[in-house]
Amino acid sequence: MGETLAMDSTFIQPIEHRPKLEPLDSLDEQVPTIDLSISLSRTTHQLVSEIASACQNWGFFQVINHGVSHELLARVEKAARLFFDQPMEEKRKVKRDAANAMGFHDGENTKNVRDWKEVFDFLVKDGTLIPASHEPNDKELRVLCNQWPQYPSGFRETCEEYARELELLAHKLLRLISLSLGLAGADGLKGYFNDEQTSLVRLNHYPPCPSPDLVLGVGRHKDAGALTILAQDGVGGLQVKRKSDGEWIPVKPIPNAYIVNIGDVVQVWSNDKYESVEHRVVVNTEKERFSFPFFFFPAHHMMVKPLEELVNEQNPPKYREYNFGKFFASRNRSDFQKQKVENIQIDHFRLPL
Ligand SMILES: O=C(O)CCC(=O)C(=O)O
Ligand SMILES: [Fe+2]
Repeated sequence: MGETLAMDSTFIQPIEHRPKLEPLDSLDEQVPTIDLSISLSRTTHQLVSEIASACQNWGFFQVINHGVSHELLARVEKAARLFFDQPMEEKRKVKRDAANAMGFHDGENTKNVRDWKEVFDFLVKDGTLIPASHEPNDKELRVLCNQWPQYPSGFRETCEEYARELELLAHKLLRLISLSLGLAGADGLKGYFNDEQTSLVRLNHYPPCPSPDLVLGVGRHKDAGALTILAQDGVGGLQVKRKSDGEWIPVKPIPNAYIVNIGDVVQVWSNDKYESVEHRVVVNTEKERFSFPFFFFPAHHMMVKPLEELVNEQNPPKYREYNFGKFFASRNRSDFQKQKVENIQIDHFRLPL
């Protein structure tokens, strides 16, 4: 295996956030699995109602028969394995820095504790614009560009093909979620994800860890975008905070399924009908793990607020509007340097009752 992380105190979680590493109880409740195929015996109406209950009860679900090629996913996994298996010196050639947030990175913090992982990020639309800083009055934009490694060969083509396929699945899910919210037009939200969308794909590599009881692969967090669509390998480690009691529930690997979760943008659009749910990743001493999230993010200039169609006198808006690009920029800032404050949350925009 290539050179990876070395344990030190920056990875250590505060006691209250350390994982319990009990064996997985096979009778444990699971996030729902939804079959996206439509047939004579299974109508769109039935599918939409399954989506509605999964979004309300869990904020997470798995999908099968989603239309993404299994062969393509296998190619992405192989490319990721070969890339991360290289010496650090090679990976650093496409290292992310303050000027370019895309590429390889192994120093990400979630809530000020370092994650036990290495990542490779790329944009769905290369050359995406984002605000240069999180400062509200700074109107400057900067261009984010992808950087691609020389090795393994075909890495870039595989990644680009994957992004295109996942974008199609994201639109399919966005339509289903729109219908499940009772929006009049299934395509009403499509315009937020135009050619200026800030969506990105991340390749996550979680190396085996000598102290999985003290660290997390990704600390507890909520995803900032509209939806996240994640492929995980067979190792397992993702845990979701169950809404009913706050218990951490492992998401069982299902070969070729995708895990879908509601992000902060859909929580705000739906005026809290659907919530963005906390999740985290535990690691283990034996096996490295790979996962590939597709983060479906609006264009930087889009303003996010509860949808007009979903608010009325009985259900007044719970949030004031915010700019997606500035939210994104504030979140990303905390990845580069340890912040003394917790990073930005949609609660900052919550209106008093
Ligand atoms: O690796 C996983 O299972 C989840 C990763 C995750 O939550 C994230 O990157 O936002
Ligand atoms: Fe996440």
